[in-house]
Amino acid sequence: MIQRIWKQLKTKKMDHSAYISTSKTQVDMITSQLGSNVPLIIEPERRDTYPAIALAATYFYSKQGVDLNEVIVVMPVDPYTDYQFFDKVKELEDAIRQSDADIALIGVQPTSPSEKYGYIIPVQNTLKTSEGYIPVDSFTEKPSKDEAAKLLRQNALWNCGVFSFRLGYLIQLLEEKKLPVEFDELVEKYDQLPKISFDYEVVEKADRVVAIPYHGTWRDLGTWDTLTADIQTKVIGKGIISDDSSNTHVVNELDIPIAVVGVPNVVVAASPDGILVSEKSESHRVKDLVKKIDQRPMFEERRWGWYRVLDYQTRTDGTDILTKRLCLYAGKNLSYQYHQMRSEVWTIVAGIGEFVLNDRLIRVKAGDVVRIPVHAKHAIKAIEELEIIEIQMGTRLVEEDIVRLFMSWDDLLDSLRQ
Ligand SMILES: O=P(O)(O)OC[C@H]1O[C@@H](O)[C@@H](O)[C@@H](O)[C@@H]1O
Repeated sequence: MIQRIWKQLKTKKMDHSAYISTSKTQVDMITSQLGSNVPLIIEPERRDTYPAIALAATYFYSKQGVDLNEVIVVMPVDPYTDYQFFDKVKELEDAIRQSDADIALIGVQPTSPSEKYGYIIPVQNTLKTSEGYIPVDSFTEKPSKDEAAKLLRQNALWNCGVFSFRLGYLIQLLEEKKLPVEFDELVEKYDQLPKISFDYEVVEKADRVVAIPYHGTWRDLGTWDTLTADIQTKVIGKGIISDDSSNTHVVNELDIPIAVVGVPNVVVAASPDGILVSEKSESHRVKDLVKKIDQRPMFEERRWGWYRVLDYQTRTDGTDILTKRLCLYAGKNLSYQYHQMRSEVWTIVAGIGEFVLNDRLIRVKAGDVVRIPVHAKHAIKAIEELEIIEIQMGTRLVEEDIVRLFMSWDDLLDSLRQ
């Protein structure tokens, strides 16, 4: 999804002024998908779109020195659109300047009275101006089918979460709320910001809002229902669906097969992090339901490759044991680091690498086993792609128990020479 959007921005020559705003936990995944040259604005933790956009605004203002009169456009990374959509995005700046509105957004021409989207309701009896925007009266979030049908008769548009505003508008709002407008200060106070969407906190309270109608392809791939509508094959990964399970999809990232018998209109999505079974039209409810689940990540894409947790157990004496499979791509390295609460044993199952333990460098290859005591400094670099089975033992086995000394292999080698 993110690769597709970035490619579209590049084709439309919009990437040179684009930044990706993301939480700390997704940085490695984005770097592995888009490379390390894409500029990121990193939230210290995941909250909601209002805090994230506010933080991005302070970044432009205090770190980049962007003029308060500049127009900023915000868009999510999960819509499925064609290139014309980006032409509309480019028109937002003119819409702000000509209308002098606080916010300009894109309104998608609905194709059905969907209950899944938010609606933008235009001021009645106003025609689109020659500049192409219409004044907005109000918003309605996820109406019932009947309400949605009524809204369509009022020429309502779907709100696709693409907003624009002058930088100064948001900075002034932050000042009015006595929030810091310096990026570093807002990072410090980030955990105090309300977990609220930009729509609720800013757009719906704005005095003057205009929308540019868009008539082309747009689908929100943010729910399983809409995502599977764009997947051609019914089964991805290992699985089988009986003939009478019509309109059912299986997306299976696990190594065991999934069989679905006599259950139409469902999506079964299985990954190392969990298994979802949902009636398709209800799949948007999963976001609220999983908020109650607190589990460590079981699979992560990292800047050096990926890992998957194979087993996690707590012994009766309180020791935790976690087994991971790691893959390091050729040329990549783990940071030079140590752990405070765990020891590790690595069995190299494939590839060749260079391994450093407490400042001593050795070559390692498939079949070798290395032991890393608590507090021992260690790192590894893949000369050829490496696969490692790692067993961690300790009192608290969390990803955060890492003290990183060097990220780059060259810096580590320099320190060994000194
Ligand atoms: O700090 P980076 O380079 O991301 O390395 C992180 C990795 O370090 C290793 O020593 C192990 O503890 C892995 O379980 C961990 O995922």
